[in-house]
Amino acid sequence: MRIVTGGEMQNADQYTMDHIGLDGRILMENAGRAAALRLMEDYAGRKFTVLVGSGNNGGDGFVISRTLLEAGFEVTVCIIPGEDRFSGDSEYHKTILEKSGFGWKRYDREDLEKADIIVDAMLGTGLYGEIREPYLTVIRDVTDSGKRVVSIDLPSGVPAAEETVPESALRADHTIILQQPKLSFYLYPARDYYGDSEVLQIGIPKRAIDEVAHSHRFEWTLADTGKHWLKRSASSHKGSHGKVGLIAGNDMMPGAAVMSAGAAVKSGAGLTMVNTVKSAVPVIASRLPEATFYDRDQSLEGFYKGKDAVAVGPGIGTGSDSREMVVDLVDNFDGPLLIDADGLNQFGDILPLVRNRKAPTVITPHPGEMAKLIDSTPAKVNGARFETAEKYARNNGIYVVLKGPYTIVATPDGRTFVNITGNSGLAKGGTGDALTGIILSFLAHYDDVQTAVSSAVFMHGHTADHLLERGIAASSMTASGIIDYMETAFNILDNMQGR
Ligand SMILES: NC(=O)C1=CN([C@@H]2O[C@H](COP(=O)(O)OP(=O)(O)OC[C@H]3O[C@@H](n4cnc5c(N)ncnc54)[C@H](OP(=O)(O)O)[C@@H]3O)[C@@H](O)[C@H]2O)[C@@H](O)CC1
Ligand SMILES: [K+]
Repeated sequence: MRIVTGGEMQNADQYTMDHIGLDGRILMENAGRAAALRLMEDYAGRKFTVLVGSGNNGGDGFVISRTLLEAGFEVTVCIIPGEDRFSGDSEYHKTILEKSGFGWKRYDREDLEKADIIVDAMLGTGLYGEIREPYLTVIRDVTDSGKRVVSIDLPSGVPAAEETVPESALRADHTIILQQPKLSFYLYPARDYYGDSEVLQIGIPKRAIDEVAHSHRFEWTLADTGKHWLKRSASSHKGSHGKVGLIAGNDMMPGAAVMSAGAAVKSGAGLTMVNTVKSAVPVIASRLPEATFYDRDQSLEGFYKGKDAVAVGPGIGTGSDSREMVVDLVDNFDGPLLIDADGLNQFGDILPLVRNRKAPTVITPHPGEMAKLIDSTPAKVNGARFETAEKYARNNGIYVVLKGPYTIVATPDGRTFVNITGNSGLAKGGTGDALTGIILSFLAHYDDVQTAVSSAVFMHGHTADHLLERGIAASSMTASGIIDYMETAFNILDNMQGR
């Protein structure tokens, strides 16, 4: 599913009207009707106060009010600006409401008290600048009322794009997003303002969105993962499922190798060879008899030769030998290369070499590592996650997996895929190592790198979500637990119908 900015959504509305010929008034009817039907379903028998702003978001509010009133609901329709401020499609639907025999009134604080549910149709994608009066006061009143708030399209005052969220924006309990998810949905703190959310279609043709959305951002869903899922055939042998090489662990951090190699084995790699220090081998081998080992003191070429994909980084330490290995791989390994964790130390210095690679390069930084790469701070990276990942991927011709809630996969050709699985149980040591193992295994399986990486990120989060559903507390979730449970979570994809 495409993710859009407010500007792109407005351009898609305009394209639909100008080039497809579907009238904006019909789109508004569709939007208001879809939202009202959802409200009726969720809040049967409840009383509503609908807060109507001066733009088209307010126009949706007029349609919602009329639809609820026609269905017999008790609704107070409150306009926030003066009556003379309505125009265009919104004025049209205000007139339809009136001619249908229903009234509206100027907003009064007491109107909030009458309601069980407040419907926020004040500000949507047309927001610009700081929140101004009278909206500022109304938002404060709504917050103070403690009533349940359902926002239409966006919680009023929350920007659709990757921008700072004003403190005074409205915190919704539920947001009915119209047509396409907006970018801010995938960013914190904006995400917290949306509450529970869903996307309802309002009839804007896909063609209109594809024509105007130049940002090429998408959600990567279960359906996407399922569609590309590679099922093992009965006649396959270990060689046909990919030979992967993993450079991980040292004498102080054998666990990182256990996690990443364990995840590679469990996610289908045919042969997993771990390049590590001799002293770590017994520890790793005792946990993972399926892996084979390669002594780190031997030539690196002997290790990567013949591998379908190689990953480097988890627990290798930040010494000069680590850096030498990364440089050697970047320069000489001719397959997909994943660089993670300690492998990313001083990665910025070798970018000219990276840009010269013919085979794909994938990096998996968390915001702290990303900040180091671009000489910034984690806060700044998180304040511009999309921009940062996309720019770095494009400028350097690599795949950037920027970890965090809603992990972003940015491709060298300017596309972005947002992961929607996972939970706070993943915010722990070891889970990144597990992700590296899954990506590595998928890189060896799939022809398309983006599909491999996005599907791996999806399955990592999907497995953690299954654990949560099975009653494992997020605080008690471990990387080992996730790896152990992968066989069950993966089985669901193996058995998915209709792929
Ligand atoms: N046909 C369509 O296009 C369809 C559109 N749809 C719906 O329309 C929404 C977009 O509508 P939109 O573009 O009219 O903008 P919208 O969010 O209502 O706000 C504009 C108003 O807000 C005001 N305002 C702005 N910033 C402000 C601030 N900081 N503080 C205070 N006020 C501020 C601004 O005021 P002014 O410029 O006069 O100061 C203006 O009056 C979209 O989210 C979806 O819900 C659907 O129905 C489908 C069909
Ligand atoms: K709104």
